[in-house]
Amino acid sequence: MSEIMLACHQLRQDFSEKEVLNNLDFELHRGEFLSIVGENGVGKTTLIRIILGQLQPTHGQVQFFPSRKDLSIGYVPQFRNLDDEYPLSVRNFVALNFSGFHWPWLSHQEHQQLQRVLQETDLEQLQNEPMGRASGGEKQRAYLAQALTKQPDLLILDESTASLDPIAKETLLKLVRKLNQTTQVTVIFVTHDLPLARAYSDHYLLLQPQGYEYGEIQQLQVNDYVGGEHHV
Ligand SMILES: Nc1ncnc2c1ncn2[C@@H]1O[C@H](COP(=O)(O)OP(=O)(O)OP(=O)(O)O)[C@@H](O)[C@H]1O
Repeated sequence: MSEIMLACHQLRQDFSEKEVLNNLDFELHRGEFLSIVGENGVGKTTLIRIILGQLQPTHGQVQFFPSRKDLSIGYVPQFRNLDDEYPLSVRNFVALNFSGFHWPWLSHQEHQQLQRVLQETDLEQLQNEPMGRASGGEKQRAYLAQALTKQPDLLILDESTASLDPIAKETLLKLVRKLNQTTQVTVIFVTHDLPLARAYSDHYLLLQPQGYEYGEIQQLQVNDYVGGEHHV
């Protein structure tokens, strides 16, 4: 097994009305593709916020190897549509993730990096089209491309395929899996879509109201999961 990228030790989060994560212990290895699943409200987003350092857990800790400051994390949010009249081209939208201060003047290195991520996300042909007119799947690939501009070691897809049509979901996940296999970027995919998780992940972390399960993706049983939008 490859080296550990992060380890969660005895994580628990208490909110006024609720306790989530139930002393969660798990390790994420470099190059792994992990799906985090579980019904609404079990703490998936809370866990991601803790990993991103936005939330200090009530109990336990996340340890990064070699350290958090040596780790670049890319984040792809849930799909949100943009106005049809959104003025930026796909290319300039992706470029927003470079140092905003100098935009639109990119360094030579940033230009090369931008071309690379547009190619990796199959957006090269569309780069001069207005972002507002792109399809849902193309827009979401542009969000993925933004996250890739920072050459992340860890890519977090936070329900990024929700509200995409089945073909766009598959296209996005195929791309991410290909990147995972070719560049060894580690992936955390938060989803309610079990068939998609099964098709593309190595491991799963199932959060439940009273506990959790971690295992190889083939071991994920649909009966274990009482979820919102899942389908098989
Ligand atoms: N800042 C907060 N203050 C109080 N309660 C919170 C806060 N953040 C989350 N919660 C509660 O903690 C629980 C877990 O929330 P979280 O968003 O992590 O769940 P989730 O598994 O991501 O759900 P979903 O699948 O609906 O996105 C929920 O009951 C939520 O209302």
